[in-house]
Amino acid sequence: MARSPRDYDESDVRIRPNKRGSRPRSKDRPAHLDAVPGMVTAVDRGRYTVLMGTDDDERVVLAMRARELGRKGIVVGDDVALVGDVSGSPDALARIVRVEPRRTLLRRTADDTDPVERVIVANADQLVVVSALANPEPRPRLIDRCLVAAYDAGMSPLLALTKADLADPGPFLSSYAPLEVPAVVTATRGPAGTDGLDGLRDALRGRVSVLVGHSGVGKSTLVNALVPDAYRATGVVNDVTGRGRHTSTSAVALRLPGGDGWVIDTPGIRSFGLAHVEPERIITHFPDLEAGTDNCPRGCSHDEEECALDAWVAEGHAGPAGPSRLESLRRLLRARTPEKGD
Ligand SMILES: Nc1nc2c(ncn2[C@@H]2O[C@H](COP(=O)(O)OP(=O)(O)OP(=O)(O)O)[C@@H](O)[C@H]2O)c(=O)[nH]1
Ligand SMILES: [Zn+2]
Repeated sequence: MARSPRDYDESDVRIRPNKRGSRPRSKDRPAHLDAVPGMVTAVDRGRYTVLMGTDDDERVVLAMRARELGRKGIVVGDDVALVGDVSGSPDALARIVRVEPRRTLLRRTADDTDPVERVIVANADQLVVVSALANPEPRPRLIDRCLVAAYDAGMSPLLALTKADLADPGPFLSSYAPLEVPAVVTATRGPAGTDGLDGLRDALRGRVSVLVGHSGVGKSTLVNALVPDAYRATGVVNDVTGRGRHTSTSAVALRLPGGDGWVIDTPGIRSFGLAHVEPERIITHFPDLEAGTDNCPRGCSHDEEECALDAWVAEGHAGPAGPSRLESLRRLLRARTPEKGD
């Protein structure tokens, strides 16, 4: 029978030896001191899937949050400390008593004025912006927003351009070249030897990478190619076609074969709200445009007549994507100052 959270209290805490060999907890010793470490790989309705242990000892443990955590959010990628039944047996439920300090935090908001932040993932170091070259067409505004989110989160961006069998990646690549964002091109339906997956694997090696993209760009296809038994391993349901699908509305962390890095799959997005990014900082997240602000008047909002960016972009300094990038920048600035309207 499944146990309810109520079944657990301080007296139920059983301590497993960890690598350093933990001592049994005495009555006055707080639970968090004897807790063992793990990483959150999935979140579903208040239940957290946590990977614990190393090598032979590795196991997946289901956990709930401990009351003492209060309202603190726990997201995929979080390093946590657990107490309770960390055996990983089917009916076991451990408790997360601590969330370790995060190295990075990828956030978005529903729209640009929404004060409610959705934390997508913690501790990832690379944001892979997945965009199809065709069907659906690339959405530069969304891509630009994802890039801003990556820079703001302190993550390095990577463009993954899919469906190269349907459209020549050349024009897109050259228009984005001034940004100096690394890009990989894939074609999982192309002729043999042209799928580009090795390039993607190289770019993912040894890193924790979050994949984001609009629905239909081929993200699941990539994840399934990179981690063939991913969804089986995480207990996520495969449909009859064998195509991995997770029905949850949150992210899932999957280890790359060989243990050399992680990919974190996220549900398809339609927008990427940036209400959490300070308007003054937005320009610093457009590295291809920032140099053009040297001649701006003091305190320029970069969305006013005197702004030097228009002339600079018109002179071609930001390359072929310059006008579109400037438009992205201005849209973002306007969205963050709603009184100006858009
Ligand atoms: N021609 C072509 N089709 C592809 C390629 N990659 C994926 N597709 C197809 O594009 C469609 C969408 O692919 P998915 O992998 O489900 O896309 P997704 O981004 O995960 O979409 P959501 O699950 O809605 O977020 C499917 O029909 C795939 O077979 C590709 O490289 N070339
Ligand atoms: Zn300006």
